[in-house]
Amino acid sequence: MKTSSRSLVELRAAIDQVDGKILALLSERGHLAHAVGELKRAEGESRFYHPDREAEILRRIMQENPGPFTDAQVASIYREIISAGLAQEEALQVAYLGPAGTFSQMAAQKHFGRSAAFQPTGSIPEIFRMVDGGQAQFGVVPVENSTEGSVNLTLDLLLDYPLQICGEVQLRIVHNLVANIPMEQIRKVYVHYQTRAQCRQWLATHLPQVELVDVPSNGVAAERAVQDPQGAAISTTVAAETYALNILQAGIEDNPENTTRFLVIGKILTRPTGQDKTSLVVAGINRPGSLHALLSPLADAHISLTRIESRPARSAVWEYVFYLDMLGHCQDSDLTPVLDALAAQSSFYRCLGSYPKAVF
Ligand SMILES: O=C(O)C(=O)C[C@]1(C(=O)O)C=C[C@@H](O)C=C1
Repeated sequence: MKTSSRSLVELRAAIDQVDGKILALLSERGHLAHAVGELKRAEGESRFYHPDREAEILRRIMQENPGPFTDAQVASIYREIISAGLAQEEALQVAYLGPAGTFSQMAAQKHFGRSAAFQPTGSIPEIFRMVDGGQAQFGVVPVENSTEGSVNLTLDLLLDYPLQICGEVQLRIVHNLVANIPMEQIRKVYVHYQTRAQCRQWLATHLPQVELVDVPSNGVAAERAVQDPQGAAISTTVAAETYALNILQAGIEDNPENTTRFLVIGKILTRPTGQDKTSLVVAGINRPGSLHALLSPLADAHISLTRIESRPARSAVWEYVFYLDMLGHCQDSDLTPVLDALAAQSSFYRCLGSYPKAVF
């Protein structure tokens, strides 16, 4: 559309008109989502939240996006529209690793939108306990980082609790040095161990003499920096804002592609969307070639294994369980027989869930 010949007054009048139309359409969409809710209620369905349907909507929006906004921008706008509509029907309780300002909170908001009811917790085990006990319907837990690898605690807890993985979130992790004092006055840096590992080189180069103090989360790091007149923290921009700290240096992670993958845990099953993942835990019979035997049904059926991770089995010394992530849904006709074959080869087999791949 040609805009350059129009005056500022004309352009603003046109924007006001478009806003009126957007508002009317938003209202229409809200009423339709409410009608879906009424229908579900009439049919006795207690659940309004359908992550599979949401993933399909977001993918279609991104595919049909005419610009000028990026796909991620339109997806995040739609994420909020869906979230606001859903909140009219059902207040989703979502537990994450708090306090406010952590990456877990950012991941939870990216997945559920800001209209869900978020509950900060003190630890990852507490998130599992809350979801298992019904105090939260869903939990968001970190599972792997592209620089540092697995979050072993999460892997172990996935085995300990009878919960389902019902979604995944990928979050670009940007770390910032934050403080209310200049760099030269910093004597202590409060930092979460995962963050510390992701900023190792930067810290060694720029703050080699400073004491690094371990804290349980990036949010607590910011909290502690506020209380210490010689302290700084490595934290998120949200935490810097929340605790009124200045960003002394942004983006201090050693790997500029640093990304963390989070899982959404709950008690629901999702239906196939055509772009899904399935997560399993398996153990082979303890003899030579058992891992090869376990994986060969996947290779034979050309199923893409996106991740394999081993952990001590904890039931016996020097025995291991394998965490496998693969493309596809357990109800997909090409994956079902493969999973059956894999289960038959295993001394232990559990499907942790099939869920839509992260959308944006
Ligand atoms: O389609 C549904 O089942 C709805 O409830 C509507 C809607 C939406 O706003 O599009 C809302 C919440 C669900 O999680 C998925 C979709």
